[in-house]
Amino acid sequence: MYLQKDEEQILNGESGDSLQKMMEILVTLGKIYDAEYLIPIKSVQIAGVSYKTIGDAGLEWIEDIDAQVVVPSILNPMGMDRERWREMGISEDFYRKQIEILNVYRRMGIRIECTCTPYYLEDSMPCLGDHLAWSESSAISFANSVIGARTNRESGISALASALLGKTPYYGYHLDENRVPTIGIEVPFTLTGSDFGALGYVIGKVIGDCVPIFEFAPSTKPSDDDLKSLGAALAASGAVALYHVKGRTPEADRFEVPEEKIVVEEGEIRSVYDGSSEPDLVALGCPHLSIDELELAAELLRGRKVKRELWLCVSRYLKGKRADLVGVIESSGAKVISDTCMIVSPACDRFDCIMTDSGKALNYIPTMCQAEAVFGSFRDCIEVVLGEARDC
Ligand SMILES: C[C@@](O)(CCOP(=O)(O)O)CC(=O)O
Ligand code: SF4
Repeated sequence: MYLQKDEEQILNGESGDSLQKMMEILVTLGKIYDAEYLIPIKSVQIAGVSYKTIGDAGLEWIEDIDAQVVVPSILNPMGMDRERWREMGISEDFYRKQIEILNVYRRMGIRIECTCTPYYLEDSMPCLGDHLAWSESSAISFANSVIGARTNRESGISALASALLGKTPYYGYHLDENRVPTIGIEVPFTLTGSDFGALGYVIGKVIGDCVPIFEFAPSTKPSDDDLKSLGAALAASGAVALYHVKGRTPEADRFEVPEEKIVVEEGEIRSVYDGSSEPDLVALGCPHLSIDELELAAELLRGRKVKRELWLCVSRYLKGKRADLVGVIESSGAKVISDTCMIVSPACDRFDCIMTDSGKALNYIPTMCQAEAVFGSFRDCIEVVLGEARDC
């Protein structure tokens, strides 16, 4: 792999042990994946923030790093809301460890907004063709597919190395040839709302890490939120980092639909909604909610009272920006939670059955929260907490 003179010097330890270690990580990755050289990146999103997922070993590893980030860098959700952790049932011990992790990242100059939807933050929205090093799988999928930016599926460690060096090895989804679709997915019936998460959940299991190109029925008109849900589920039940939608996503129309093709049947999508257990928690916002989703929740909850626990996960930034909507939602008894989510917080471990509108959460709840998961549309989820009958 070709390195510039200053990169060689960093690798030789002339800029200190921490940067040397980070350069070793990027060079090792570059060699494994046959990258010719490193390229500059515009921004970084770093996963591996929750004490629940990284533990003491992860904390010790980041604590040893003595360097500052050189490109805008932001964190993935941690294990608790930094203000409402007591109310969430988080222990003092967990709180202290989590704050230690946050402070280590803060000292490196990383923005300690903890969200998997950094693209909703006005100053963190990438552009078509931008090279990034992001590491939360739904954020990666949204950046690659809906925005047309370019990022590999970074680990928390490689993303941190990129944040401290401002570069990433030039391979994988940074290259044109790896962005070409490898399988066609035809969906000849109408999809709306949570159907996109259900589709991602079903198809991800079958296609692994392929690059699918979807052909939807003309009556199907996916919003950005629908595509966010589709990509999140595809990345969770499979390992899809990039997909295209004919006539909809920015790179799709450059490509032909490959000969290898799956035609989805409506029954496959409907069966995702089959669960009938009674949830003791309804959790929305995986990935974190958009303003449109917050608006819908406020409209459905205005003047009503919830009869079960309802959590809505959203970035602290959007929560602050739309305090009016948050006020309406919380007057119903629902909780608008920031910095964390139902998957990376240990607070969800006490529930037996969690209902969600997210294909991604449906995939992770059984293993990450040891709870049963049931799936419903956004509106159904809210109706369930308002005590209305569920049509299972
Ligand atoms: C499940 C996930 O969204 C969150 C947990 O990741 P972490 O704790 O940030 O490493 C990670 C992912 O899908 O990339
Ligand atoms: S809300 Fe979902 S997408 Fe976001 S970090 Fe949690 S599990 Fe990942």
